[in-house]
Amino acid sequence: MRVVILFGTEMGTAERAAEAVADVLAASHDVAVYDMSDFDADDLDTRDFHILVCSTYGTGELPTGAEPFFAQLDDRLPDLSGLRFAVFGLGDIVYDTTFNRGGEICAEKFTALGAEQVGAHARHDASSSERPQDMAREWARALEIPAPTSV
Ligand SMILES: Cc1cc2nc3c(=O)[nH]c(=O)nc-3n(C[C@H](O)[C@H](O)[C@H](O)COP(=O)(O)O)c2cc1C
Repeated sequence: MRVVILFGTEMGTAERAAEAVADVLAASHDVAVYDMSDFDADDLDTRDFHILVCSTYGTGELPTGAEPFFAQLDDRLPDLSGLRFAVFGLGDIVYDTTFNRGGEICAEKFTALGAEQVGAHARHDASSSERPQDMAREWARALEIPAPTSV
């Protein structure tokens, strides 16, 4: 099954985490990594497994790089039934009530369009001593990519 990793970042941390996930999964899958700011919502293919790697900015908002992609989804409201996805979110616990909202917003928007979230929802904390790439690698190793659905 093709794995499409979409990252949303402001300062590049989510991109590094996305590359770490790709490194792990490339051993067993056909993997493609895209910046959400370069990805058109029309290119979502429900046959692919999607991994959304997204940080949080403002007061619990999506990073600037992710906004155009989600604005397209809000405008076009594609039917994502059958699309399965997993989320690796990034944030910082010092933001307390908005901790990791970016990844959660990604999950909420995809789910509202009919997609199904699978696996553990990861929430990296920039205040922790764990490097995002290391956590991302460990998370990817435990992720069970579903078998393709028959069409
Ligand atoms: C101005 C600013 C606002 C932020 N707001 C939040 C927030 O509301 N919630 C949160 O969990 N993290 C927040 N963060 C932390 C970032 O999401 C975190 O540092 C993340 O690792 C950055 O990833 P990136 O480099 O891919 O953008 C904020 C960081 C900055 C600099």
